[in-house]
Amino acid sequence: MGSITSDKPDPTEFTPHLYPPFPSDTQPVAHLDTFSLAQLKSGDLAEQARLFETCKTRGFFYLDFTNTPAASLPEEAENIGRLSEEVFRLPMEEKTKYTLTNQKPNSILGYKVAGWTKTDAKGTPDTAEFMNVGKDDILDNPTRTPVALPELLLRPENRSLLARYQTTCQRTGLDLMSILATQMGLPADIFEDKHRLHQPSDDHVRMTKGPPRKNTSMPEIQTPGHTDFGTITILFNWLGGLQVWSEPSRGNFHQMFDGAQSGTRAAEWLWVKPKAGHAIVNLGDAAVKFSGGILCSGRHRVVPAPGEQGLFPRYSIVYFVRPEDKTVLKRLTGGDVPPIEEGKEEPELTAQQWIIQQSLALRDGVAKGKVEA
Ligand SMILES: O=C(O)CCC(=O)C(=O)O
Ligand SMILES: [Fe+2]
Repeated sequence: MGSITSDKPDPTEFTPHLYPPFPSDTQPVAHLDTFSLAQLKSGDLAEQARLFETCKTRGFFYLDFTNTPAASLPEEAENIGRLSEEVFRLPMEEKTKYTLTNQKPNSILGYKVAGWTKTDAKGTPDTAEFMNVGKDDILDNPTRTPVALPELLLRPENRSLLARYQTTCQRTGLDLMSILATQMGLPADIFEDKHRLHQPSDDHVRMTKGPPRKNTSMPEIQTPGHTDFGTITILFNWLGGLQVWSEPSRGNFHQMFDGAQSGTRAAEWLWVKPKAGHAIVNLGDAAVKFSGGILCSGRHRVVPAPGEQGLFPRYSIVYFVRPEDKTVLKRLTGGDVPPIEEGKEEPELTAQQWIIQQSLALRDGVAKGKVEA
């Protein structure tokens, strides 16, 4: 039904104010630390050290943006959530005009139909739809290879919402990386020239939608287990369904399957409870590589939300801060970053090559990628 003042359909699915709470009997739940961006940026050394500890041991945390230039991000994420409902409601013929692989060779930008990704060796398809909206297209960066976007996203009010959101998330991600750089004894600005806003990169806002739970026993996999490919990710979700692997990853990038063991017998999937007004922030593979494994990335996956929450379709809005396409992904020199062992060599892959390799491996459910960490 249209409203009187706008031709937008009323939202019917993305309704965070109507969701039941995360069920209190759902176990096991991950304990994630919470940080205030304002406190971190005020130069509170104890908080900065606590952030570093979290990023060395788990690589996932909640972030509060109150009293910072990013204070409106939670509200803007909801606005993008509403917009994503409209995007996913477009007819399939329209959405598939923007299919990722049709856009530019091996691109992960554009529309991903549910089922494109294989979640296990048997080829079980994933159930989530994505619309990956590249920063370079929204910000009209001159050096990009253009990727077409639905007209809906190019309307001035939507485009400026996305541009504001992308710019703020990218800046916030780099502010956090600057704190981590200092903690590692590196110059505070060491990540800046590898992540320039107006240089081509695979940074994007991902709109995701997964269907309600169909059965209570076996979870349908919305997004299979993975580590994010880039530097740092800022995620908003409103329903449970995100799970983190209890053991963080420090370079074991070729374990792609759900439930794949990374060493310890007791490792398991832990539910991540959404926290109102907070983002969930996690480090990705590039942060692990730049830091020579000091920082870790959390392996995670998405299944339908638990309990009553599982009756709702699940939306999330993700921003991936990624290195510029041409950046070579290898450990930095200096500070506490351990030098490469004598006689060993690190592969000289650019961020662009790495992301293509990893996303194709994830699509195909390839348990052992060809890339060594
Ligand atoms: O939807 C979520 O909560 C997480 C999504 C995610 O991990 C991803 O898109 O990389
Ligand atoms: Fe992810």
